[in-house]
Amino acid sequence: MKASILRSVRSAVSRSSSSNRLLSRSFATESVPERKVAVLGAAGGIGQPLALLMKLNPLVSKLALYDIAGTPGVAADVGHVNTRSEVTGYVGEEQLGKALEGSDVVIIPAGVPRKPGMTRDDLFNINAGIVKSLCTAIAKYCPNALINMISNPVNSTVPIAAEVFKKAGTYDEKKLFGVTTLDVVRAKTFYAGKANVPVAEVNVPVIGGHAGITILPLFSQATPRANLSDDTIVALTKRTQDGGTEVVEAKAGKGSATLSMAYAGALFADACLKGLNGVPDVVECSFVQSTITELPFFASKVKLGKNGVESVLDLGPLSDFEKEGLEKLKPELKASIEKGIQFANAN
Ligand SMILES: NC(=O)c1ccc[n+]([C@@H]2O[C@H](COP(=O)([O-])OP(=O)(O)OC[C@H]3O[C@@H](n4cnc5c(N)ncnc54)[C@H](O)[C@@H]3O)[C@@H](O)[C@H]2O)c1
Ligand SMILES: O=C(O)C[C@H](O)C(=O)O
Repeated sequence: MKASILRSVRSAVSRSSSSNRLLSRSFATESVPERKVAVLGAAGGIGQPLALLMKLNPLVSKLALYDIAGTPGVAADVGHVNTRSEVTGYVGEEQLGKALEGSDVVIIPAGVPRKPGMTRDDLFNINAGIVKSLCTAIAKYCPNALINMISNPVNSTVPIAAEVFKKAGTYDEKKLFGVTTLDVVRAKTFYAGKANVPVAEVNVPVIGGHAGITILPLFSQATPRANLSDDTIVALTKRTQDGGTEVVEAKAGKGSATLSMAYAGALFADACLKGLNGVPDVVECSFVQSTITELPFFASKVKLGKNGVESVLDLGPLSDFEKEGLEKLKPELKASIEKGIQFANAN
């Protein structure tokens, strides 16, 4: 019985494995395990398209959409899409517990986005409190869920979440993820353009954190391999690091990346669900508790399994340029992590 369930899961999952297929398949998957996904901040710029993409994911059986306002409308709208999951909207703090109960994966895009001229750290004062209160509720209502933290500054919000869970006695480092998938998505797109290779075949690990120079794409490990000049690699690295700012400036005060982030968030949540369902060899970059550098949290390739993080993979060989980038990012990343830890313990 178990083997046949696993076979069905594997075949359903492999049918939905590529990112394009994730967006287009809507077949019945009766033997795929029941999985509840909650999106907190579901009525926002990221939350709405992310809700739609999660509704298209055949691995999801229940989709809970929570926000402080606007979720009944989003849920009614997305709920009419004829795919597997049952959609429920929850609005206001008194409904947060119900939204979270029984969740396998909680995705958090709740909080304010940047405007031109701001850094992600400028969002700390508002978003740190939002993340702290949402994580307090997660510790109470779904302590075993995998957490996909999107809210910025990710370099600080992930440590805040860890401290909240530690205080509640529910912390499991295997279950807490900072979503850095958008950095990988950008690095792949920009590399494919310069290397003139099909973007669907491109792989580029991105390590470090999720802000400015803490984002370090490893183009020396990019595949398919291409003979790019040092100047091109420097420019690609800078464009990846500044990708968020490029969107913030283009939106000219109307927020930051929402559509590409929803896509990236849906890819990462799909990888988490595959891991939970026992699909082998699911590897994505993510900002997690880590011992591969001296920093307590670090983004790198992570193997996902039935309990979340199965293993944090080595960085692999770095070019001299990347080694230099790694040393340069550490002080900023360390300070952002410490800021999060201090906030969680002082408030
Ligand atoms: N990790 C990444 O790569 C990445 C990429 C893009 C954006 N972001 C971050 O994601 C966050 C959201 O961006 P957005 O463009 O969707 O913003 P948005 O303002 O459009 O949406 C945010 C939503 O959060 C909701 N919200 C606020 N407080 C809440 C609370 N206590 N509980 C539940 N919901 C709450 C708001 O009502 C709103 O609907 C920002 O912090 C942004 O910087 C991260
Ligand atoms: O840049 C931002 O503020 C949003 C996000 O972190 C991004 O990388 O697009």
